[in-house]
Amino acid sequence: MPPKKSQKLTPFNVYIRWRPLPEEPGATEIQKTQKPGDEGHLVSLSLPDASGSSTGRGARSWTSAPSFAKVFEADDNNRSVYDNVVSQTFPRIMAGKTCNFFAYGHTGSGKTHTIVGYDHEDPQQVGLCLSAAKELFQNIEGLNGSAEPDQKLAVGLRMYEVRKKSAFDLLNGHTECFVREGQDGKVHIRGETETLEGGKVRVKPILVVPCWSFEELRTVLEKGLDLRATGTSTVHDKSSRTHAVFELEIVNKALVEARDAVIERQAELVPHGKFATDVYLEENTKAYISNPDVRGGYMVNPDYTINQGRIDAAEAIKREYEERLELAEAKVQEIFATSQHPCLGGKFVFVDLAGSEYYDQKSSTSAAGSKQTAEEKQEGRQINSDLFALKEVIRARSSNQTRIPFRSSPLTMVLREHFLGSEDGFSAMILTVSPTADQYAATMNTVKYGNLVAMAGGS
Ligand SMILES: Nc1ncnc2c1ncn2[C@@H]1O[C@H](COP(=O)(O)OP(=O)(O)OP(=O)(O)O)[C@@H](O)[C@H]1O
Repeated sequence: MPPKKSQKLTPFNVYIRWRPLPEEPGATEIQKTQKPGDEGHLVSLSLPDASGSSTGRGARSWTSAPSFAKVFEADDNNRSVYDNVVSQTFPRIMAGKTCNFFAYGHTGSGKTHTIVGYDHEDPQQVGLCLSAAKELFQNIEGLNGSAEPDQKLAVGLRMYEVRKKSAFDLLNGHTECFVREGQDGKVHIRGETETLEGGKVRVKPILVVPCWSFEELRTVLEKGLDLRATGTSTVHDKSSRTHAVFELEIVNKALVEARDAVIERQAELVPHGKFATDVYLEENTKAYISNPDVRGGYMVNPDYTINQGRIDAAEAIKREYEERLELAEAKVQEIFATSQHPCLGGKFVFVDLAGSEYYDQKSSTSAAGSKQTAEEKQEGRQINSDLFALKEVIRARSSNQTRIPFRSSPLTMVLREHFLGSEDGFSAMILTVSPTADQYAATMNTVKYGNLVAMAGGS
């Protein structure tokens, strides 16, 4: 069903999705109502007291601001969520923009069901990420008809989990990668340093797997998903403690090769950069000698003259390799500038955020309770600070602040390029919530966070 005309589309929309009541004996439902308004939908939640009274002393209730773009009920399937939330963003993707979609909710509330789905055969139940991939392939197949082989479009898939301060590459054996800001001001997610022949040093970024058909992408994605679950008996507990990121980018062979060349040129530069620094330090170490009687404790060595020629020669070689890297980077830019398809680089980013049970807006401790181990508590604090940072980034962007606090957490650092790429794009958060009475606190926690995000996002 296409979205209704009245549905608003602001730069950051927040949706609510109720999951069905689990078929457990004795499961009771909270009372919930929603009211559409000009500014958005408001929701009211209430939990009657033990006597069943909604007004008694033990009863609880809360009403949100009119901040939600739409509320999906338990009988709305994944197709309906896709049609209303994701499909409308295709013109932006096909114009080369980035659109971000976050799912946030308590463990078991339906985040993974929404983002990837558990039934990949049923078009009504397949998750948003695979539905988007399918529609992407339908769009690019038409454009590929007469294109030159290296201009043919494909979908590049990257998927990784962010846990504490690291990212784990789901398309590369769950390799641990580090999230760092480079000298170029960009955020890089790279694995361990590999030393290659000739002293070359390579740090591989998170893998992008170019897929040339929907079936290929689905197979690659499913293999990656298997890694998410490996080695844990309590998959839900574990998956709830990570943020899983799925990126689908429109690429072509020329772009993939040009980006690989940048990695290769970076690897070549490392030993020459190191050699130039070593030569400079060596010459300067010889040129000064220790003397405790002079100010600063060092004086010029009268027996040594700095070999400036040696320093300059090492610097010249380093500069040569820097220029090779600059050329490789310029090639990537040129591919975008000369592409016959403006959709090149268009990107969907789907994020299955860590469980809302970890977020406690009032304290720096986790809301998941005292049963946690010390490690889990530490993870909980990190998740809490990630989610707080995400809200602050959304707030800063929507109020056009010049300084956006991306550096506040590893999650916002990895999302930086996507947020920056989504100028003229679109971002949305889907709050997945359970109607069961014993999940009332968790549901409230999720909806309150989403309410803050919606208000911060200006929707
Ligand atoms: N809207 C829904 N419709 C039908 N089934 C749902 C829905 N939401 C969740 N479920 C079912 O509930 C179960 C738990 O959902 P899911 O694994 O998506 O939760 P989650 O929020 O990702 O949990 P975790 O954070 O622990 O990974 C799954 O079996 C899923 O199919």
